[in-house]
Parts: sequence; C-alpha cells; structure tokens
Amino acid sequence: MADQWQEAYDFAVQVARAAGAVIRKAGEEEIKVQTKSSTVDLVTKTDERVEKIIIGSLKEQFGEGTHCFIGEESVSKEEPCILTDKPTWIIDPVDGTTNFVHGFPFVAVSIAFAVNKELEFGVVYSCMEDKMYKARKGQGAFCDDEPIQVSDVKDIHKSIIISEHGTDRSPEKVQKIFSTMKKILCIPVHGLRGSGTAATNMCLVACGAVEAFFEIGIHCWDIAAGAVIVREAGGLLLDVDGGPFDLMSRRMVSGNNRVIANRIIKEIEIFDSVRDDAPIAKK
Ligand SMILES: O=P(O)(O)O[C@H]1[C@H](O)[C@@H](O)[C@H](O)[C@@H](O)[C@@H]1O
Ligand SMILES: [Mg+2]
Repeated sequence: MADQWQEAYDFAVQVARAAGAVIRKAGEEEIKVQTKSSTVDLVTKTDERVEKIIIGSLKEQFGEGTHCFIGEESVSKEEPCILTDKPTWIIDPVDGTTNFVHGFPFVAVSIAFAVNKELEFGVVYSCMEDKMYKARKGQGAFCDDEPIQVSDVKDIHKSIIISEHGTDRSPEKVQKIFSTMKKILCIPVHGLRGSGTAATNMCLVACGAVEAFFEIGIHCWDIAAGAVIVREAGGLLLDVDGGPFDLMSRRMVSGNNRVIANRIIKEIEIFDSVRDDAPIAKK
C-alpha cells in the first residue's frame, strides 16, 4: 500500500504543476467571470476546466471507481462532499479565484489525498510564484524539494498572523471578522496579512513566514492539502474553539505552536457556517 500512495503523491505533484501551467496561460487571456454563492464568490471557465483536467488525469491513472473525488467545482454542481474511508482526492483547482480574476499574483492548485478519512499527503502549487509545496504523512514538508519548518516564535507580540474576509458579506459576520482582527492587531502583533488563498496561507505558516492562519467559512478543498503541509512542517491544526481540527467544519486555526494558536483562539469571535458534509437541502 505504502508504495501505491507514493506513486499517487508523485503523480499529484505532476498534475498540480500541469494544472498551474494551464492557469498561468489562462491568466494571459480574457477571463469571463461568473458568481456562485454570492456576488463576491467568483468562478471562471478556468476553475471548471482545470478541475476536469485534474480529475480526468487522476481517473486515467488510478482507474475509474476505485478512488473518490471531492472537487470545489463538482460540489458546486451538487456532487457529494462526503469523506468516506475510500481513497479520496480533495481538490481546489484554483484557490484564489478572486486573485486570478484581478491578476493579484497568489493563486494555488491544491490537491490532497485521504484514506480512511485520514489525510495522507497534500500538494499546493503556488503557480504564479512557481513554488511547489508538498508533504506526505510522516515524511516532512517541502517547498521546491527543500525541507520547510514552521517558525519557532512563541511570543505573540513578535508574530505575523494571517486571516481572510471570505465570501459571505452579511454584516453580522463581517462585524465579527473585523472585531476579531481588531483584537488581534491590538494585542499587538507585528502584523496581519492575507494572500487571498487559504492554501498559500497555510504554506506560509508551514515555511515560517507567519505564525498562524485562521479562518471561518473556508471549505475542505481550500485547506486539506495545506493541513498536511502545516503538520509535517511541525505546526498544528485546531478548531477555532480550541478543540480538535475537523476538515469538514469550515473553520480552522493553523499555527506554528500551541502557545500562539491558543492566544489567537482567545480572540476569535465564532460565527456559524454550514458544514461541508451537511445534506444538500441544508446548504
Ligand atoms: O474560492 P477560492 O478562491 O477557491 O477559495 C477562497 C475562498 O473562497 C475564500 O473564502 C477564502 O477567504 C480564500 O482564502 C480561499 O482560498
Ligand atoms: Mg479555494
């Protein structure tokens, strides 16, 4: 089995790199934009095309029917978003679609693989920067084949924290997001940042550029690959209430260590998000 997953891991890296090349090329042409859950939740033909390319290549390589797929664009067309014990690929073809549309240079292809509901490996290709992040359970995390590690900062006053605003602009949620950010800024921390892609944000935690990233409202495909990369780089993942991380819960804190993560958690104003694996009628 171990060798089988190694082959899948290596193949995921190849597929992510090829997908990134398609995105880069598409960014040079006219981009037609549509919307999904809200007027600021953007999608393009490239998101759909790249997801088809990724899933098509994986099916061709590993055989139709043996593996399951959770892809952002397939789920938006009401394909199931349920993690079972079967080998399952969790894919965000274009993480940072808003960045892609605007030419803001952080866009990632995110591919994760889980077996028995446990994440085995994750690959994040930051395609505009041409940086390949990857990690396999128990084997460390890498950027362009160089080992990466989270920062060793324990003093929150010496930290940079990342968060995002998400795509739900209901005033109550925005109020909570900004109130949390204000409290964290006023701890004070050195800075608050956001790249516009959750996958890249997690890689920034993994390589020690920032101490933590938290968000409520993200989806499993935004963070599954990054979760493996953060853990393998020595970091940790928690729920925003300090409990165990739950991939389907749409909320997460990823940090370099528990001291930093706990300090952030103290300030987070939690709001509800419908779980990724909720029955479609509830979404
Ligand atoms: O929709 P994409 O660009 O795949 O993912 C983005 C989320 O929609 C957004 O809520 C989040 O803030 C951003 O970090 C994420 O990557
Ligand atoms: Mg995404």
